[in-house]
Amino acid sequence: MRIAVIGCGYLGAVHAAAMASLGYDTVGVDVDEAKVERLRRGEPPFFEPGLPELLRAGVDAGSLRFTTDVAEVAGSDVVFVAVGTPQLAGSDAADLTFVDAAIESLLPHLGEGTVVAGKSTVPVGTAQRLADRIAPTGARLAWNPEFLREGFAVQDTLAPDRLVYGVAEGDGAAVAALDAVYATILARGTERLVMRFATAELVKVSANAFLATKISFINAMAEIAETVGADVTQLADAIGLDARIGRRFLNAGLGFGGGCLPKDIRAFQARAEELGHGHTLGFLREVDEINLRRRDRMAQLVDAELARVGGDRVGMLGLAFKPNSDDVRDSPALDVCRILEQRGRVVRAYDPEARETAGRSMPSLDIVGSVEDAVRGADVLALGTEWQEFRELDPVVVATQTDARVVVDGRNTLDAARWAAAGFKVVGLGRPEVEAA
Ligand SMILES: NC(=O)c1ccc[n+]([C@@H]2O[C@H](COP(=O)([O-])OP(=O)(O)OC[C@H]3O[C@@H](n4cnc5c(N)ncnc54)[C@H](O)[C@@H]3O)[C@@H](O)[C@H]2O)c1
Ligand SMILES: O=c1ccn([C@@H]2O[C@H](COP(=O)(O)OP(=O)(O)O[C@H]3O[C@H](CO)[C@@H](O)[C@H](O)[C@H]3O)[C@@H](O)[C@H]2O)c(=O)[nH]1
Repeated sequence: MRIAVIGCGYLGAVHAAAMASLGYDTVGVDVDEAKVERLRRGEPPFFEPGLPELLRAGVDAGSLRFTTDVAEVAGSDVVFVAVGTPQLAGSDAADLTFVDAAIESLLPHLGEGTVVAGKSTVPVGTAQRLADRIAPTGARLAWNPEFLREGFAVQDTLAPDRLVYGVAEGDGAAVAALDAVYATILARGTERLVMRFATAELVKVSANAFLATKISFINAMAEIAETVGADVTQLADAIGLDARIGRRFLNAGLGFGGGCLPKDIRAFQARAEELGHGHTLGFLREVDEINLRRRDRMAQLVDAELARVGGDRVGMLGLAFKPNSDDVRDSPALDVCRILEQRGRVVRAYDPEARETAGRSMPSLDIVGSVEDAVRGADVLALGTEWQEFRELDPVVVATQTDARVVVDGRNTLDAARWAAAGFKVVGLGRPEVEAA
């Protein structure tokens, strides 16, 4: 089977490498020449655990190629579309320019029997419009939304919770083509659900809306906990033991960021408004606002500690929107740095993988190469991303590297008792402060 993947970013590069690992002759197409050049050498253009090995294996075996020439998709059995759908500038809606351009560029190379499978996250109604656009070529469209998490992208692609196929009514050929692509994964018992285009599009955005709502729910509890002196972490542990609620995605702190949840809930709300359902999804505005307020709250807590100790230098640990990723799109940690800089504070930051991406996004930020360099000279320490490296820090050692005696833990992830025993005051989000022992 021949597979093409259009768009080789965080989603598409992993998908292409995964397809090659399943034994298919795979070509990845991207308009970004520099990205394609790196991928051709078997080098991932971003940090993702497990991807370097998968890419190298495919490239070395000759089953995985990358190109900027879309004509190379000709003859593919299935063409996956994985281009970006970012937030439109000046609006909450999704920018479909890249999806539309990708489909237009494909048209001359599609033929009878080819299945174009959309993976990008799109507003409901997009798939039908694109199906109508490609119909004259004889190709058929399926919508096959992707649920991978960055940091677990390889594992989630090869062993997903479920596969969702949106197809035109009665399009058995599209279902058969996707079943053939995913045969190895389906053989392991993975659930596969076939539905209309509109349902498949809604499954994707509603899943992200639900996850975002769960996080903002617990962060709303954190706001209340801060006022009454309760501990949101204990609260999450207690309600999470109810299997109907579940403990996952109840970690209070700086909230959600990244290239998906923030822009997806905004685009969903914008689409609902177009459909006359603005009120129905009005709560997503609250979800967004609660989420963004956490960034201000963290900056406020850092500021208050700086004022208390009479300093202005912050040692920031973590810049990526989550651990095991170098992605800083809509990163809460990076936003906290921006707010602190706007307030005239001096931030020196370290992240194990996001140095380059954060440097491009915020050139003014002083980004250093180690924890030791970030904490040296700091008056207050702050944690923005819960990397394992930070969780494993020995506070007794950190105490010898810095004059700071307070840490603001934006992810409620440090062992507060240990840090307090080493002489640090620990300030969390939604938890009572723990004074230094
Ligand atoms: N990142 C994730 O974890 C993830 C997970 C599930 C779904 N998604 C969705 O997948 C889509 C892609 O997300 P991403 O994070 O990979 O974005 P990204 O920005 O990392 O990658 C998009 C890629 O598409 C390329 N591109 C743009 N126009 C093109 C064209 N006409 N032809 C070929 N290539 C083109 C860009 O150069 C870029 O490399 C989005 O809709 C996103 O919401 C992302
Ligand atoms: O309890 C939690 C869990 C997560 N987060 C934050 O939420 C954000 C998103 O985390 P996560 O969902 O793990 O990462 P993504 O890689 O953005 O994945 C989401 O977005 C993808 C793109 O649509 C989907 O495919 C995934 O299923 C969906 O989980 C990150 O900033 C996390 O720090 C919290 O604040 N608290």
